[in-house]
Amino acid sequence: MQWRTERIIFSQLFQSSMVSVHVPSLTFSNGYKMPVIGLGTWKSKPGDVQRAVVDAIDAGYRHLDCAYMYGNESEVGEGVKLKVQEGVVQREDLFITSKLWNTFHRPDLVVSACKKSLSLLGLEYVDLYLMHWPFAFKEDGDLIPTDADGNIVLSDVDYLATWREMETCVHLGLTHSIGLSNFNSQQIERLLVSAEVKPANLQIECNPYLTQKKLINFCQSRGIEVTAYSPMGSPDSPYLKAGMPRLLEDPGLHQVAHRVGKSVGQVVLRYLVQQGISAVPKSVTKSRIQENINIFDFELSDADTSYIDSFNQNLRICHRDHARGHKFYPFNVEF
Ligand SMILES: NC(=O)C1=CN([C@@H]2O[C@H](COP(=O)(O)OP(=O)(O)OC[C@H]3O[C@@H](n4cnc5c(N)ncnc54)[C@H](OP(=O)(O)O)[C@@H]3O)[C@@H](O)[C@H]2O)C=CC1
Ligand SMILES: O=C1CO[C@H](CO)[C@@H](O)[C@@H]1O
Repeated sequence: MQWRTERIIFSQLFQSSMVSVHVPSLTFSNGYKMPVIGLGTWKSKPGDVQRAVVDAIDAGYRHLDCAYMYGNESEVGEGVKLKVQEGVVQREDLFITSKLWNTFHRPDLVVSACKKSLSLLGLEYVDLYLMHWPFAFKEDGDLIPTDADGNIVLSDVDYLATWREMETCVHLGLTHSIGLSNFNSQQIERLLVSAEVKPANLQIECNPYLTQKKLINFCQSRGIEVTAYSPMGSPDSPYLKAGMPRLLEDPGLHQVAHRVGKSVGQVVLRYLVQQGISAVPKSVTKSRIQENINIFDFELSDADTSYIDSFNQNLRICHRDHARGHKFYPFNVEF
């Protein structure tokens, strides 16, 4: 018992000594703050993600990016619970995001979907609840409902009706803030006209191969903070096709990384946060989890930033082509 207590005390001392990194935050228009680096959890196997969350919190992460669709929210919640029980963090130190999946857009399903994620995560509230996509899928069935020919079965629920129930989630105290993911500027503009609670955040695919300058400027001009998903180019994505360029292998990024004495991943993340946006790199590897948050001891020069800007090729990996025919498919317009 004594050994166990000593071991816990030692581990807490060791952990707190590891948290030397100060992570800046973005402030939402409603006053809540989101740390600019968060841990992504898509594709993190349930058996790996609890350890990844523990390693991330030990490394100084206070922001976790989750979604019902990722099928691992209960294991993420286990990791959080462990660190809270150990006294390393308190719930209110953490910024936790979840997302409403496409099969729950029908207004009567939204609040219960949010409560389901809360129950899986073991939380009383999330900090941010995002509408994962603007288009909806057939309700109440598989997360990816398909017909006999293997085509996705879509639903025509309007995201404005869904948003009203996202607002209810705020009023019920289930989430501090609500936001959007994978929406284009026209869809956001349409939503802003009638929204009673404004979207605090837009989460979009963003990295040096898909710089999203116009959409970022659009959001920032309307007081919406932006989060970059797939910042590393999602090298483990099922949607990455043979022949597509691999961001982390880019020779120009290697050149900058070599010159500034950082890894390519760190350069990419620094490039993103220097634009006033946040990023949610996914990793289940302890050394990379640590690496990805240690980006606050160097700066990229304007020349480096412009050089990296020039790598843009509007390369979208997470384009969800199967919904291209939906009236709310977001990627048929420039931004
Ligand atoms: N809103 C949305 O629609 C979407 C949201 N997301 C969110 O964004 C997160 C991140 O995006 P994701 O698509 O997962 O991809 P990322 O761009 O974060 O890439 C993840 C991959 O990069 C590897 N990696 C991480 N850090 C490094 C590093 N420093 N050096 C080398 N390799 C590294 C990881 O390996 P390993 O794990 O083996 O260490 C993993 O294979 C998701 O996990 C999810 O939370 C993602 C897609 C869509
Ligand atoms: O976050 C994401 C990753 O997983 C989902 C399902 O494959 C994507 O659609 C989504 O945008």
